[in-house]
Amino acid sequence: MCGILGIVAKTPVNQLLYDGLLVLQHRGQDAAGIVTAEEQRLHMHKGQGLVRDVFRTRNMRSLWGNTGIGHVRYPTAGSASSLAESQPFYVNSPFGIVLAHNGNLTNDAKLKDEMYRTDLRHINTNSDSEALLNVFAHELQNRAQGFKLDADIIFEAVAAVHKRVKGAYAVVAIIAGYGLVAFRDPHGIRPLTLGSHETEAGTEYLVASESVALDTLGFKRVRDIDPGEAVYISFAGELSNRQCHPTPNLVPCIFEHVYFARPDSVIDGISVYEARLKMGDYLAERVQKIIPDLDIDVVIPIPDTSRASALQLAIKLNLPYREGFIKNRYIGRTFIMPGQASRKKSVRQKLNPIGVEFAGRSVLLVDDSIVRGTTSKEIVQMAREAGARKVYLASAAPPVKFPHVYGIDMPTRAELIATGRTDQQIAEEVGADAVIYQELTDLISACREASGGRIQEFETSCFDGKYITGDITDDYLDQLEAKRLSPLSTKSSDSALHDLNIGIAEQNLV
Ligand SMILES: O=P(O)(O)OC[C@H]1O[C@H](OP(=O)(O)OP(=O)(O)O)[C@H](O)[C@@H]1O
Ligand SMILES: NC(=O)CC[C@H](N)C(=O)O
Ligand SMILES: [Mg+2]
Repeated sequence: MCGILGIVAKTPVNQLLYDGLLVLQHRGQDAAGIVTAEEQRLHMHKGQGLVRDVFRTRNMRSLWGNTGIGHVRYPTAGSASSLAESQPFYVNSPFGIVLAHNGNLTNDAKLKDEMYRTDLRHINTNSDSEALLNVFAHELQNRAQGFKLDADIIFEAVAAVHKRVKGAYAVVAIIAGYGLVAFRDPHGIRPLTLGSHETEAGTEYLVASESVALDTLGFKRVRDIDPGEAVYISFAGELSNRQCHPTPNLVPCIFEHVYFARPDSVIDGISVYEARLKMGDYLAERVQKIIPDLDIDVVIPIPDTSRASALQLAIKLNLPYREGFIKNRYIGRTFIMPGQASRKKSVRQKLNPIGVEFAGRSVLLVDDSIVRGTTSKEIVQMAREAGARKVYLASAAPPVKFPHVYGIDMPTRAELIATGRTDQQIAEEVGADAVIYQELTDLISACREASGGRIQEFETSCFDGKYITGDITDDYLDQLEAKRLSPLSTKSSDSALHDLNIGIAEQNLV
C-alpha cells in the first residue's frame, strides 16, 4: 500500500509535501519521492528509504513551485523493491506528466504488451504504475488538440483509462503547464480524499490517501473522491470534477480498516478508529464463545495497530487491559518490510515484553491480523519466555487465506500461515494455547456499522477469495506465485534492504 499526496497551493509546496509524506509514512517505507511544478517546469527528487532519509535540505531547495505531488512506496505483488520503480514516474509526452499511484493493476502484463505493440511506448521497469502513466499519457495524446488541453479532454482520457485498466488505482498526477489530476478506480478500492484551505490569495487544494494528511497540514476535509471520479485542479486553483465511469460502485478495501490506515484517519466517511473499536466488540463475543470460562487474567495488545480493538475487547469482557509489549519507536512496520528475514528480525527488535505482565498469568494477546504469522510466532514465544501460564491469541481479522492483488503484498498462498491449516493447527504452529479469529461477517458488520450503514460491500478477497474486479483466475494467481517464488524475485526484494538510502534519483525535468 502506498501513500499519495497532491497539493495545489498559492505558495511553495515543498515543505507541505514533505510533512504530508511523513504522516503517510506508515503506508510505505521502501521509497519516497516528490515532484513540484512551476508552469512547464517539473522538479523531481526520489530515492529509496524513509522520507526523512531521502530528502536533505539541498534536495528540498530544488523543489520549486506551488503545485506538487508526493509518494511513499510499499512495493506490491509482481514488483520488487528498486530505485527504478520508486515514484512518481515521469513521461515526457504529451506535455510532460508525472504520476503517483496507490494500488495494483491486475492486467499490467497485457497493458505493457499493448504499449509496446500498439501504442509504441517504452516501459522501462516492471512497475504497473509506469504502465498506468503511459496509458493515461497515450489517451491524453489521442485527444489533445495541438498543445491545447482542457478539463473535458482530461476527463475523457481518464474515462479511457478506466476502460483499459483493471485493478486498484488511486492516482495523483501533474500535467506540466496545466495542473493536477486525481482519480480513483471504479470500485474505489484504494482511498483518496480531498481537502481545501482558504487563503487571501484564493483556495488551496490537497488530495491525499488519508485524511490524516489534511489534519496535519491545516486543510479541511471536503469529501472523498468518488470511485470512478476524476478531479482536475488547474495551477490557478480552479477545480473541476466529473464521474468518468458509467457504473461506479464503491467497494473499498477492508484491510485499510484492519491494518493499513492510521486510526485517526477517516476513509469514505468511516472513522478507522471506530471501525477498530467495533472489531474489538465483535471479537470479544468470539472469545467468550471459544473460551467460555474466560480463564484470562489480562488482555495485551500487539502494538501498534491492534490497540483500539484490544482495548475495546477488554472493556467488553470486563478484563484488565495492559501494555505488555513495549515497541521501539525507531523501528517501522514489520509487515510491509521487503523480505522475510528482515521482517522476522525486526519483530524482536521492535517488541520487548514487560515481565511482570506475563509471569504466572493467562494472557490474551490481541493482534489486528495474522498474515504470515511472523509476528505471532515471535510474540507468543516472548510471552512464554516471560513466564505466561497460558497464551491465547486473538485476531481482529479472519484468517488471511488468499493472495491480495490490489496493493498489499500477500502474494503466495504458501506464505500465509492460514493456508491449509485449521485454527487448532495454526495455534500449534505459533505455539499458542488457542487462536481466536474474527468471523468475516462480523468484520464486515464492524466496518458497515462504522460507515453508518452507507457502505454495504467491502473488498475482502484475502479472506474469501472473491475478487471484485472479476478478472482474477486461478491461472493468474498461479503465475503471480510463480513469479514471486522465482529466485530472482526473492533476491531482489531481500537484497533491496542493503540498498536502502543508497539510490537517489534527482532530475530537473523540462
Ligand atoms: O502475521 P504477520 O505476517 O506478522 O503480519 C501481521 C502483523 O504485521 C502487522 O504489524 P506491523 O509491525 O507491520 O505494524 P504495526 O506496528 O502497525 O502493528 C500487523 O499489525 C500484525 O501485527
Ligand atoms: N502498494 C502500492 O500501492 C504500490 C503501487 C505500485 N503497484 C508499486 O508497486 O509501486
Ligand atoms: Mg502489528
